[in-house]
Amino acid sequence: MTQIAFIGGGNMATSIIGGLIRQGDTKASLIHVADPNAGQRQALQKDFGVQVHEDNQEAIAKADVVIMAVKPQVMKTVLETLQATLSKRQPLLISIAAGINVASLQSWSGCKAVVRCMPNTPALLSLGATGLFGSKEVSIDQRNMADALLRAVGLTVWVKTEAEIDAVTAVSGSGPAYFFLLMEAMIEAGQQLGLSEQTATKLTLQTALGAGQMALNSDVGPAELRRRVTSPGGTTEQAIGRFEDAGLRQIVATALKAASDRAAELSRQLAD
Ligand SMILES: NC(=O)C1=CN([C@@H]2O[C@H](COP(=O)(O)OP(=O)(O)OC[C@H]3O[C@@H](n4cnc5c(N)ncnc54)[C@H](OP(=O)(O)O)[C@@H]3O)[C@@H](O)[C@H]2O)C=CC1
Ligand SMILES: O=C(O)[C@@H]1CCC=N1
Repeated sequence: MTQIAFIGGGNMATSIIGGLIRQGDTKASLIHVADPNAGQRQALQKDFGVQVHEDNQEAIAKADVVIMAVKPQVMKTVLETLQATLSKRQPLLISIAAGINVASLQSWSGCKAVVRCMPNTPALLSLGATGLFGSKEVSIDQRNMADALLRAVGLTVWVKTEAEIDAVTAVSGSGPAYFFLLMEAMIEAGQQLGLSEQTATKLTLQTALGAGQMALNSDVGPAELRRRVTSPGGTTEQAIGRFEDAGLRQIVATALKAASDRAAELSRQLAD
């Protein structure tokens, strides 16, 4: 039975743990989570029945897989305190941190088999999207193990170069926030047009769900689906025209480039 340790039990770890438990293949008793925050530990234990620890060493004691889910800025310190145990036991180390490269993870932890991945928060509903990249020491079995873990919470995509993980971070890691921002803006605009907040919210969220499902299930791409909504001389054409006039595509490109650059900058700043 594979024992899994999470170091850091915050937002993203909670999403993945929630997805794993919901999916049902991973027993809660095999999941150990370490977090310094007592309230966070209590919530994880109550919601998912996982084993919780204040001490990171305790959490990794028997782990076959260690998932590092702390903020990038504390990763080095946390791994260095665990280095003696990790380098001796050589579990598969999976990091979900933005902008921490495989070489740093290997050097700080002493682990050779390292998977750097970038999930996103819809993992909580098993609707996540994760990009993964592994060190050359990752065995086929370990790769399959990492893939199965993240696949339990959604789609997995392995990328060929580590640099692509920064692009994955910009597209899908941070991506849910962009859609939430658009939802916020549509709800506000709907209210300005006279809808109640409740009605604007219900209509916006259901439309987001419907559009996402249609795009996923359709045999044509988003551009064609958009054209099918856009009647010549109609209402959508007016709205799309304003988006294009305001340079929405360029805004999106600039925003994603800034996210990707920040991931690369974190790698440089936080590397040895
Ligand atoms: N949020 C997201 O959408 C995504 C986040 N990520 C990555 O996931 C990682 C975690 O992000 P997120 O979950 O949002 O952040 P959170 O702050 O919610 O979670 C981090 C957790 O780690 C805890 N922690 C701090 N120090 C230690 C320590 N020494 N040992 C063990 N745990 C510790 C924190 O406790 P305390 O709060 O008390 O400090 C907190 O509960 C980041 O590296 C981020 O780049 C990746 C993809 C998406
Ligand atoms: O904003 C961040 O840095 C993290 C990584 C991707 C999503 N959240």
